[in-house]
Amino acid sequence: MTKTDEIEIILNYHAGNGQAKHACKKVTDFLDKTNIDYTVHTTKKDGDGVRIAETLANEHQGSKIIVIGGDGTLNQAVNGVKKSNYPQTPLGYIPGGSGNDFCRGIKLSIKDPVRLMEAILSMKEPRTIDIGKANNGDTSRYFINNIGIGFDASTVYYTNHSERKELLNSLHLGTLSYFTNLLKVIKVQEGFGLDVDYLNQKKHFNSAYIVVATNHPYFGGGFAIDPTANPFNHNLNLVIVKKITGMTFIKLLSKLLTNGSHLQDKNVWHIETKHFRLKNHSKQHGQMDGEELNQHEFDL
Ligand SMILES: Nc1ncnc2c1ncn2[C@@H]1O[C@H](COP(=O)(O)OP(=O)(O)OP(=O)(O)O)[C@@H](O)[C@H]1O
Repeated sequence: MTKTDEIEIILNYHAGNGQAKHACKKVTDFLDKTNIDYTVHTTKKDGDGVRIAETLANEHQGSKIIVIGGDGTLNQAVNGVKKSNYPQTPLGYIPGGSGNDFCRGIKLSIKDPVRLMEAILSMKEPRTIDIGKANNGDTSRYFINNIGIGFDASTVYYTNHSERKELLNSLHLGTLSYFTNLLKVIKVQEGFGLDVDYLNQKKHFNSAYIVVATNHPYFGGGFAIDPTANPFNHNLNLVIVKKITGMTFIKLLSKLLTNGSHLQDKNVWHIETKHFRLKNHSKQHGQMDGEELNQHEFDL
């Protein structure tokens, strides 16, 4: 770290119900103590993460850009950098969200924000990590974790709109919040028609239920939907679960929660590749990195 380096922090102080704010305070106290210049750019509303990251990448190439927030804030910062004139700009990340699936997925072992800041400052070269890119019509967006249609996206929808989310997050029970809404979605989510194009092949599902394209194993704050996904192997994994009910679903869920053997279940279809196309035939909820994509007939 030379004296000329500056730190530009993108902070979502709402993330993790205050955890990001708390992490940022620890980091800035450390930077003050060590006489390192920094600026904190707080997001004021949804979408600010994109705008701030794009501006910083365009105007502060000599600085280190660090994101403090949850997966949604990191997603926005990545998309901001990708829109900028310098799409290869590295980002530092200090997790402060409620789910934090990305840091779980890349097996980030350091938890303390100050130790993470020290590690970022001492890195000579950035570490390269895969991200996914989803095209829908003429828009495209990058994702760090996963993109889902149907069941998991409905769970994200109900979790975000649940009155108990903030209470459970404040008790550090974000995963429980997701889990209780998951039980609600089991009652309401129907199967839907889905076409998948991959490796010059086509596959049709009459009744798809869970559809997740994932960069690493986790979604929903720690559920390993695909334990074999690897964010360093330059592939994306696709998991499709057919509509199942009652005990068949409970058995599959218990496999997912215990040993990951759900991937071998006859109701689960799974591939790992670089490109695929997904088209659903009735309006379904979508999610990208835990953020709602609203209901659409997606063609991704
Ligand atoms: N000042 C703000 N007021 C309200 N919402 C904001 C503000 N700044 C950012 N946001 C939005 O907060 C949402 C949640 O952010 P984020 O995903 O980082 O936190 P989280 O949901 O607690 O974490 P995780 O996704 O890891 O569970 C994002 O959609 C982001 O756009």
